Amino acid sequence: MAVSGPKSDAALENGLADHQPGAGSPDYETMVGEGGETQQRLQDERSGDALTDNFGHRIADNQNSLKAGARGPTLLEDFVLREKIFHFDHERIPERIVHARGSGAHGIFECTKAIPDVTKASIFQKKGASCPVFVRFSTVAGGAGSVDTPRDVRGFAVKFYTEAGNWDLVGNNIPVFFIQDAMKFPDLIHSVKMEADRGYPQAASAHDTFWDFVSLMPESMHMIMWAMSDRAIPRSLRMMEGFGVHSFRFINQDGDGKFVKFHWKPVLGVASQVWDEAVKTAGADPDFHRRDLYEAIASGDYPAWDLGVQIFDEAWAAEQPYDVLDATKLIPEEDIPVEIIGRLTLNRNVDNFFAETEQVAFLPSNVIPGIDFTNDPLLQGRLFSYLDTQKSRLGTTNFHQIPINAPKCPFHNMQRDGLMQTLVPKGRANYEPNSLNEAGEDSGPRVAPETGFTSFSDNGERNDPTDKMRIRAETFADHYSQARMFYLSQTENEQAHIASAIVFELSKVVMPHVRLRVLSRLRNIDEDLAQRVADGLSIALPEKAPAARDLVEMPISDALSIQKNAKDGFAGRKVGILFAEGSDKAMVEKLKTGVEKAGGSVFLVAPKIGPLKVKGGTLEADGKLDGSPSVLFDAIASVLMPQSAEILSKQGAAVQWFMDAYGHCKTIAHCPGTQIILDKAGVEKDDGVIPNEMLLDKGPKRHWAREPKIRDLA
Ligand code: HEM
Repeated sequence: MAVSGPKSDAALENGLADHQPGAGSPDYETMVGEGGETQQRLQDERSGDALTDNFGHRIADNQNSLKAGARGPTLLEDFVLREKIFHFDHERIPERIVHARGSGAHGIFECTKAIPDVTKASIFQKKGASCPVFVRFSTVAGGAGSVDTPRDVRGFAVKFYTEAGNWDLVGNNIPVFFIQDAMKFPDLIHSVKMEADRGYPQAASAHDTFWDFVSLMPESMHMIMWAMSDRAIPRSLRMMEGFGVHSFRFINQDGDGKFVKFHWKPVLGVASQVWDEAVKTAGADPDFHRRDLYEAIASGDYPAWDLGVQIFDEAWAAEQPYDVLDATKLIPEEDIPVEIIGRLTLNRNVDNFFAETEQVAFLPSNVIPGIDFTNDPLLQGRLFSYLDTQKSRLGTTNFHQIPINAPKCPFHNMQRDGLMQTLVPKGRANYEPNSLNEAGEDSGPRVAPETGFTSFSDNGERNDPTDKMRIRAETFADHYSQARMFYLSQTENEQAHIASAIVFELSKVVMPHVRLRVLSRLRNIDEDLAQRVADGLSIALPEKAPAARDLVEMPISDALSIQKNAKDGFAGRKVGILFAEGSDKAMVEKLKTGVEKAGGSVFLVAPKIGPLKVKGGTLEADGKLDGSPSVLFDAIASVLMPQSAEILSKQGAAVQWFMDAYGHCKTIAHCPGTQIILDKAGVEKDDGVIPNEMLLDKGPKRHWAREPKIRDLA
């Protein structure tokens, strides 16, 4: 027999299931040892779940190492201690070179519209067809222990376990990328990660080397517009779009190819934080996004995205003022509408973060028949990089056998051995061709020319594969038209956020010539934007940078703005309600029930965490005021008696609670008693500062009209 892959879980098939930690909760008694240490011992050693070492030997004492006398030296023969420390010493593996910090979840993908005319991919043949998926969201620049809310691109990687093998759609929450050719990826990442000599800043693009590099790379200007926009500070992983970025290829039964761009559209809509809020959230809850995702799934509020596709052919592509093989360009939805063909629902948290989220290995080269690559030179480089890096990170070419990476369909081949081989291939057929069957032996698997993967031939299209050259196609040379389209498609408020973000980042850049070079590039995108940034830094505008191509004025695309497409309503939103001693319990409960009925969640905040006496009984908070700042909520409400409000008005945490919510343009619902704190916090009446009774009508939306009054945006 050749190697036979696990149907579901390799560990289970190898009989490890009975030895999984946490298999049962045994009855135990708690005792105190000689040295006062806690000893938890099985009550019934014959039937209980006994603690063992990794080779199955039962352990009698998990508190004390073996010593020569009670106060004597520890003995080398203590194999229990040695194994435990040895395993611990080697628990860490290299973190991902990029996208090190991530959060994952299991789910299901269902085809909602069959498209057999354009692709033979098995998952798109029948409406209702489904397959399990694993998704990992990530930040790019920070290390695994960094925070969730820096200004950064977010990874959006989906592994579909289809019946035709794994398909990995390894995308981002931004539809374009910084560079056009894989040759530049190591330089890009070196420049954005912490600087080589000093080891900082962590998880931040606001520093010299990043801006030095991108300002020398005019092709990155479109992506810079996105990275400086609110897209790079998402409110929640559940409220981000996802994009495959590259043009891929769909192939149908007849072998005809069409281009395809993949989109994920969140059912909750797209929403972002404001910069000051994101910075404060990093301190208040470094796991803000991870926790939000985990809690939503744990409570049955399953996040969902629609899978959309833009399908087009070579003739259409040839007419566009940009090259569809250029990953710094998007295709406006107004030109090729996004057609929805499926739904992804995340419905199960991981059981073990390391085994699943950390060990999952995505490979853009994992495609199934019906889906193929294009000549996008960035994609082509990625096809090599991910397979290569997994060997370095997971340590073995057998990383595909780790349960989270193994396909759920059978896999058979003649590959053998290697570090950590956990399968036990039988027989002699580890080569092909062979005729072992003629001697009555199993001769192993053979190729399937009809249903097997065949690559689409690009011949006859706009490239000439016969000439080898290191060259960037002329059709990649327009670096500014789409950057301008993106900027002009934003609302006034969103444009101000972009300008302010660039001012902030450049204020952290200490090399003056880099700031000037960025400004000279911005002039090619929009003169007004360049002037705003120059004014924000108080420097004179330099000359415009030369551009390789004349600008093509592209129509505004409303689909590119978050604010123009914002979803109102409470679904997926969290409301913080502040109460204190003496508060009206009925009012708190009315607000809570109303928000929950409307699909939102509520977090009760009070100065103390234990039960407080309130009008109508007692009430317990979910969080203490100084540990639950308002950045953690989408809207706030307060139910306070004047006496409590007066006491709180003298406390920084309470005043800051309202000041931040106001500054972050959130809805503030309050009772008359709260007025004294609102005055202290400088909260002025406006459309979003309302009596508690209006909270359900107004909802948790942001009140952007407030922003120019409270913040000096660039
Ligand atoms: C030539 C360009 C690129 C190269 C060489 C590259 C390389 C890498 C590498 C080495 C990793 C770490 C993988 C691991 O250790 O598991 C990674 C992760 C990732 N990359 Fe790229 N990348 C490139 C461009 C892109 C682009 C354009 C996108 C988006 C379309 C992207 C999305 C991701 C995502 C989402 C992850 C995280 C996967 C996970 O969650 O485990 N990368 N990339």
